[in-house]
Amino acid sequence: MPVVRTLTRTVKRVLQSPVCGCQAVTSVRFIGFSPRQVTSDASFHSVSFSEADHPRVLITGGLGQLGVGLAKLLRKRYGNNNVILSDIRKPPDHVFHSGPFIYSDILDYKNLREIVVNNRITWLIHYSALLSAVGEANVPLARAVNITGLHNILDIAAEHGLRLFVPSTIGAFGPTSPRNPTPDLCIQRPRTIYGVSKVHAELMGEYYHYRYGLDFRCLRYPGIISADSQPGGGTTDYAVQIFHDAIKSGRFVCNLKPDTRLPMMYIDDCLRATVEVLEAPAESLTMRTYNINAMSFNPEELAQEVRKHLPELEVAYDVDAVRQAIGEYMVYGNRYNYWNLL
Ligand SMILES: NC(=O)c1ccc[n+]([C@@H]2O[C@H](COP(=O)([O-])OP(=O)(O)OC[C@H]3O[C@@H](n4cnc5c(N)ncnc54)[C@H](O)[C@@H]3O)[C@@H](O)[C@H]2O)c1
Ligand SMILES: C[C@@H](O)[C@H](N)C(=O)O
Repeated sequence: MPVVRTLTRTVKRVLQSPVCGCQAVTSVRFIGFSPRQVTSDASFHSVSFSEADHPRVLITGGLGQLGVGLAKLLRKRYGNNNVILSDIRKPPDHVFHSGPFIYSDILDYKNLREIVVNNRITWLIHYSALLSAVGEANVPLARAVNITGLHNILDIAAEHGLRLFVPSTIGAFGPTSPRNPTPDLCIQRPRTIYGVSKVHAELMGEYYHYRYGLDFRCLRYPGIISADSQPGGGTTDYAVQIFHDAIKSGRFVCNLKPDTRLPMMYIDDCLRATVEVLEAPAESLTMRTYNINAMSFNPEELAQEVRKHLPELEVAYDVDAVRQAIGEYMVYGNRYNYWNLL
């Protein structure tokens, strides 16, 4: 899977986005993307869809960090009206006016079924979830959304013959997962409700594939770094917040220890990998769930990189015990996996 793997390049890409708008950054033409490191706006290889055979896509939990960007990318490929964003929150104006948006609570099976039937949905991208830190803060809700909600999604997808993409996470590994490198198929004993629910999703999707022929596809995302969308309560959120705080106040308080090394990926690469897996011919998939990788770094290294552009940045550490504990598990599972695999 082609991905950008250097921290340096990622920091430049975030700081050059219109939202961050940092002036101190090298001009884009000096960055030197390789031909395979395209942005999310580019039209990359694989299947091309005519007006007649394009998929009809529903994205659940679409107002989170990843959904709006994915919708934008898919709408360019399949047409604006063929990609419906959904969530239980009220969309901001720019999202509401950019394409179809619909209310959908994944805990409401009948509502979900109605949306799928009325809109002739063929592909379902299931982004609704409570992430690792907010999940630990509300285990009953995380269990409901991440497990009961997933059951609704699986049943709807199987019943209506949908292609189903559900992302998993580095949080689906645990302290006993093998490393150096961590294979796609290995011991997974996470100790968070988020991780447990994602292992459950991986296994249920695989089971539905073999039992009912469900076209289930899954990637284990690392922590995702974006400029124009906010993360929703994960352990890797600091790696987004640091950019905003660096630009706004020049001061950042990190809730992880300076040496907490975690696997990360820039959002464009994550979304492109997602589309490539979604569009891959069924016969090319040898498994239902794959790891994807880009780079690993710790807060201290990220701060040093940001300081190359914003030298005045001050970083303090006020460690959050829950996030630190979750981060340690993600580290154990993945410390060596995400380096130099490309
Ligand atoms: N962002 C990352 O770093 C990352 C990394 C690994 C995996 N993932 C996975 O990717 C997916 C998307 O991540 P994200 O960062 O956009 O998440 P997010 O937390 O930013 O957004 C999740 C969305 O789910 C919605 N939601 C909550 N309860 C719902 C319900 N009952 N019905 C419908 N929607 C509901 C929320 O309103 C929210 O908009 C998630 O499944 C997440 O586990 C994300
Ligand atoms: C890693 C990923 O699943 C999410 N960003 C989290 O930290 O919970």
